[in-house]
Amino acid sequence: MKFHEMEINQVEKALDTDFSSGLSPEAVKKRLAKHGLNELQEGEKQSALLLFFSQFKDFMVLVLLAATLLSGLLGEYIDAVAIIAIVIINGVLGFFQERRAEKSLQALKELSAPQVSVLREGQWMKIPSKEIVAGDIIKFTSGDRIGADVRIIESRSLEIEESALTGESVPVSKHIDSLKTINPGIGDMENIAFMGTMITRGSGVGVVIATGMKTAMGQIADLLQNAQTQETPLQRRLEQLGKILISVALILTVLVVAIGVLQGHELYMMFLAGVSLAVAAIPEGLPAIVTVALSLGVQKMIKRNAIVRKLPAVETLGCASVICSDKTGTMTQNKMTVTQLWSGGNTWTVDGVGYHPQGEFYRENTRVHPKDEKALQQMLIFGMICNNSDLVMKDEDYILDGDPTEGALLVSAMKAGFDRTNLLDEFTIIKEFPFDSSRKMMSMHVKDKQGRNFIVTKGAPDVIIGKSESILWDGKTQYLGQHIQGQVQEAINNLASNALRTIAIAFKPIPTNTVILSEQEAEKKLTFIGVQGMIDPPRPEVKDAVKECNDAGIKTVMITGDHVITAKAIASQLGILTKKSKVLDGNALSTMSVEELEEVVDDIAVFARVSPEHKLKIVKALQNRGHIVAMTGDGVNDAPAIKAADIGVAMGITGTDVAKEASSLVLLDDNFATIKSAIEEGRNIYENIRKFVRYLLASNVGEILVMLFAMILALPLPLVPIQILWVNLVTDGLPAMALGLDRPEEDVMKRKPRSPNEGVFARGLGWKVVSRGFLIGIVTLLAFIIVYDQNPDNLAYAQTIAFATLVMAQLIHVFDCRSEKSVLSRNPFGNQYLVWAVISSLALMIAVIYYPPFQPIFHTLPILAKDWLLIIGLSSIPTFLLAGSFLLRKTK
Ligand SMILES: Nc1ncnc2c1ncn2[C@@H]1O[C@H](COP(=O)(O)OP(=O)(O)OP(=O)(O)O)[C@@H](O)[C@H]1O
Ligand SMILES: [Ca+2]
Repeated sequence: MKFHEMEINQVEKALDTDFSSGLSPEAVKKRLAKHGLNELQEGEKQSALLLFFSQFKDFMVLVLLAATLLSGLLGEYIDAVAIIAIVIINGVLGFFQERRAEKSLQALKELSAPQVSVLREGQWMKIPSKEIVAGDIIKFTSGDRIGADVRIIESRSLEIEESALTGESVPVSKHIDSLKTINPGIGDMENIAFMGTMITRGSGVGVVIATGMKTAMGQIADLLQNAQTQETPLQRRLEQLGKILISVALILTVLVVAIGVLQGHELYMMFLAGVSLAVAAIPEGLPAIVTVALSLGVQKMIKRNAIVRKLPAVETLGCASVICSDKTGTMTQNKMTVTQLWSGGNTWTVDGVGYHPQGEFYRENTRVHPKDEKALQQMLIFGMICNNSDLVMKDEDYILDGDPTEGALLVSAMKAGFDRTNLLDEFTIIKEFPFDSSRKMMSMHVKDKQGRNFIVTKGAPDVIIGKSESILWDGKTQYLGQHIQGQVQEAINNLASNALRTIAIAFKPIPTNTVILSEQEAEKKLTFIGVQGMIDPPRPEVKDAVKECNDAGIKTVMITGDHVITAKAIASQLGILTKKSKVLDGNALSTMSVEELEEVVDDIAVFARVSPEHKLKIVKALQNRGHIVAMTGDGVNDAPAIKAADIGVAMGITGTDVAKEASSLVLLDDNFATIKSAIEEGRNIYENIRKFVRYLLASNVGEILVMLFAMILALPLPLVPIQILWVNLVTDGLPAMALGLDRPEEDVMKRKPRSPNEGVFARGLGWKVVSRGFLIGIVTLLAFIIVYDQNPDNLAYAQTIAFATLVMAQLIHVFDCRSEKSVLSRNPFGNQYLVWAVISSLALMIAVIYYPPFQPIFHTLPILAKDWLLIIGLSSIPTFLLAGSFLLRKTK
């Protein structure tokens, strides 16, 4: 018999498990050993060897190799071999760096891998989805993606969308009964939930019947997603730049060779010149350093509780101009405590802290016994029944398992001495209509001991009041007329203006044995009982984060399902709502078109009483106004907006799998302040990349100019190719890497967000590269000319001096690159990595000049102490010139 044909107790036997306590650790171990981890085999992974060779498929490197081979054919064997050696060493380094970057991305993937609630040894616990085995009992609720194939054993309005398997996007309801159909298709197996499908509504419990490749999903091989590494926009732009540089290099080479040969120079000499130019023009070390800088940045973000799921987001973060954030749990602590209750014209207060179920009730400052207050008692009891949360004792402390809003209602009832287990003895739950953020309420159909049936509803008061036709007032059910409605509204507004979150409780008696099928049927003609108001204190760090964002030109917008007045109160406390900004509520929002919203959206700081569906509209309107939008979310219905936003942000703790999958950033701590930190890191990474692009390219410009000017002046070449290569890959490489680790300038969070269309050379970077490159080229050439003039017979000596001047000029230049302004605006030695990198590069240069075995390879000669005076003098000119001009401009 197949699992779908069995009754659930037969399933329990067949799988040798226990529905009330789950599997034992021993059983899990055995099953894991037998069937393996619950994983789908991934598509082909890039092997290490392939990754190694891919380092050389880089077009830049190919040009280089070809050119060197040719020069080898022309007889310069040492050169050819040395250049190839450098290229290989670079390839090996690139390989290890990329491997590390890949590993850290892999670790990221694991950090954001789905978790499953599983019952083992009588305890519910969260474990990674890959550790579940057949026979495990797992539970799932709306928004989860199912981690294995399971036979359903409990269903509360469970609906599952199976399009990943069947292509059908209409959700299917699931139940626990055995199926009689013979060979049903996947879409008809109404008591099985399949791996990879998604819960759109309700919740349930199931027992795992298949894992890994044995699941229905595992059998459809072509659906398996291959992890794709994505390039960021900047990486793409740099790649294009690389191609342009190569073309320029090739054209220059051809020109130089052609002109030279026409003028009667030796073909070999001209060819050497051409190769030198090509080597000089190409920033060989750049791509690897960019990759490393990005992966280091991603790691820094993890340390600050932000997980980047899509690499391009690292850059986009720095462009964000609006953050749209949920309120509850993201800006507030999501630790709710009922403090005020209202019913039939009476207001009570309750004291006590957190989830500790101890506290007293007061009416107008006099202590009362809740069991003497009929309406209060009614409201507390129903709040406890229409509730799915649990309060569990752990180490002398009360821990909430479930939704904090419901937890607060449990606690308020417990303070009055009610007990959930006793109540559930008195009231049997017949059917549940679960909460959703669009309806903003939930209901239960219950039956009491005497056989009377009720609908018990709780939800947003302003919504419930519209569904009520009567109200409990002075112990009697009265018609809910205009006048009383006004009084109720006033009471709700009163609670809300104290920043309290409000939940109304209502009910209605129904005839015995009626079957209520839909929530529309259940949630009408209700009798309003009262309202419970709960505090949810703001997270202390949010206020500062909002301010920092504001200074950084980033607007914070609160989007909440909560009451307009509650939202206003909290938004003002946090500095989100100011005198200039406005509040818009969900009703107004739903009647507006995106175009109409666009007109006003820039003025709005708070969207209240919105449904998740509205979020997409908000994102679109903001984007049409030219904003780069970060949007947070946690539920299934938030996914479209998260996907549409420039930076989709999902909650790590309360977020559903679906929301996480749609997101590009996951907040491990659900905290608004973490978004700010991620933006800060994002800006910093981008600035650091700009720093070393500036640094490396100035070197290339300098090198090209030295060679070109020398050719124009009919001088011999001041640098040989291997020296240039050594500079580009080694002595420039280390400091460039250190720039990638640089701390941000003080004002990164004081600048306006950058435009996402900004090119590599924006904000004066192009000018900085060219002007500095020009100066470096000139001083290098000067050093060469001065020494070559003194003894024209010793070309290698003059070349060594030029080489040292170039390296020194760059090692001084690197300190300028730490700041967008001037070398003087920051402590030049503030970056330790950089200091060590510069020292290492100096040592390497000295080794190349003075260590005899290196001399023939690098065409160097040991130079004298007095030569260093010339070298240092000349190589520091550019920094002095630029710092001087900066000071001049400043004093003007
Ligand atoms: N479990 C629940 N049962 C009944 N009503 C609820 C429940 N949770 C919330 N509500 C009501 O529905 C309203 C909307 O809740 P929703 O979860 O959509 O947004 P929120 O949590 O208030 O705000 P945010 O969007 O900032 O997280 C709440 O203000 C509350 O009145
Ligand atoms: Ca919410």
